[in-house]
Amino acid sequence: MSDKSETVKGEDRYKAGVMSYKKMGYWEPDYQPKETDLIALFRVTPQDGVDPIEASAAVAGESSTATWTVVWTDRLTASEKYRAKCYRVDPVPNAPGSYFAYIAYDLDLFEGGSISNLTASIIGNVFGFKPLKALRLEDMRLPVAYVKTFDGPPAGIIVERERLDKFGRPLLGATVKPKLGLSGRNYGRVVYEALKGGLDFTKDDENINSQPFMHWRERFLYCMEAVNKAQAETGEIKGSYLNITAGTMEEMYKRAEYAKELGSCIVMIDLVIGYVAIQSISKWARDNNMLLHLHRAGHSTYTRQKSHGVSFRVISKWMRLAGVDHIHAGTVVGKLEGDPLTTAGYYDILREDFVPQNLEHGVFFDQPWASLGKVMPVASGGIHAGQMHQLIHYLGEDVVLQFGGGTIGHPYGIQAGATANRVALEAMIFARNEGRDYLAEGPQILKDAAKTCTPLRQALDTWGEVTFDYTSTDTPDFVPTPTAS
Ligand SMILES: O=C(COP(=O)(O)O)[C@H](O)[C@H](O)COP(=O)(O)O
Ligand SMILES: [Mg+2]
Repeated sequence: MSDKSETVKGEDRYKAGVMSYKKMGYWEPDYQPKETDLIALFRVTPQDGVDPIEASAAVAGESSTATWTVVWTDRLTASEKYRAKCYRVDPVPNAPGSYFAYIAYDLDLFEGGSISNLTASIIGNVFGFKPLKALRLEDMRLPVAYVKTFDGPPAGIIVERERLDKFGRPLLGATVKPKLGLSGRNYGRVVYEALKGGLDFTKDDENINSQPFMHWRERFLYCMEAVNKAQAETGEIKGSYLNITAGTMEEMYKRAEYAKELGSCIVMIDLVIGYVAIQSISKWARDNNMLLHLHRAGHSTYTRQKSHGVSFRVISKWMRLAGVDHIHAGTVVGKLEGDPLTTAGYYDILREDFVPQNLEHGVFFDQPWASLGKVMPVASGGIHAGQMHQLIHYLGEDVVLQFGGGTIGHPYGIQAGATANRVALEAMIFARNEGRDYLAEGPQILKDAAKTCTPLRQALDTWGEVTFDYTSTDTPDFVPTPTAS
């Protein structure tokens, strides 16, 4: 696309009145981003007739220093430095009318250690801008200097495994069902059965907080009784993510303190509590040696559609900075959105120390994490034991596999459901470690294991054929080029 700067220089730049964003200096095709710059990649869909470069320059302008008209007060600042610079605009493959705009921001535009400050600029106003039909934040390159202003996960994958004393296999969890309505005592029974049967964790659902049928203290007490009993009986460390999401920070701290007092190793929050609350609780978790689980409740309202919103790969980066130990990141095979390649990109962002550019996974930039802790992705939503080979193939080893319905809906009870999942997992890891092609042989490996494990046979009989085969919405734009035969 056009590669000429149109920036007006000298006195004319500051004449009062409206001037295009390009002319104001927000389009600088010769600009070489500095190592310390933050780079955002937007998918820009301009209104019909709007020049894509002007639209992209407008995004750069309105997400940094500009307003709709020239203001003379720019001259009181180092405005050339503070202006974000759009330096590249490419048409999106196979999407006429949409463009990838690369925008560089100087590090000084952002307060260290604050996702709120970052997002107030980058996604503050621009998504409602009239000349655009739609806008999506696809990816972001965070400079090391910026990454170093955050503490990251309170524990991280390595420390979590050490605390739990569990290595060499994915962790197993279950979301208690039904989501709403159980009394504290019945809730505790579900937790006990699931942990005793072989799971490592149970989990409060996103919408379970403190309702008339079960106040939070009741839930915490019965859950911890169940955790302690299951630990004593199995000799393993167990946990139950106690959801401390509440109406105010004060109340969340109160619930977190009580979880700690009862000896819980983990607490949980929902993404909908907001960035400030997440960062505050992360700090509390770090100070109190508590693991922090994040349910991404609400994210699909803005992450799923390709034309508008914020990609979950960006949310993953923000949450690694903000500091959570677990984050829901998709299952590929389950009931909720999760393209295999796109999901692989999220998992890399959460788990690797250096994430190279990988367009086929939707990852646009190299991202060094400078030894920031790693976040354990959580695969949850419509998964069952019959998919174990696929889950390990797509998601790897550092992941929590969470079967809610796929534990609690077992025809012979919750403990049987948990045992089926644990045996399926161990059989598959054993096959993998023996060097077998466990993806191809997966169904047979499960059938063989089921010969000596009735709960697994019952699980496979019940759900073995259940699949969720739908077209993905959020897919990468760059598909692998077929190799010539
Ligand atoms: O309750 C569940 C899953 O229950 P079940 O295991 O019974 O389907 C979780 O809220 C979803 O997994 C969230 O989705 P995501 O993990 O994609 O954010
Ligand atoms: Mg749920």
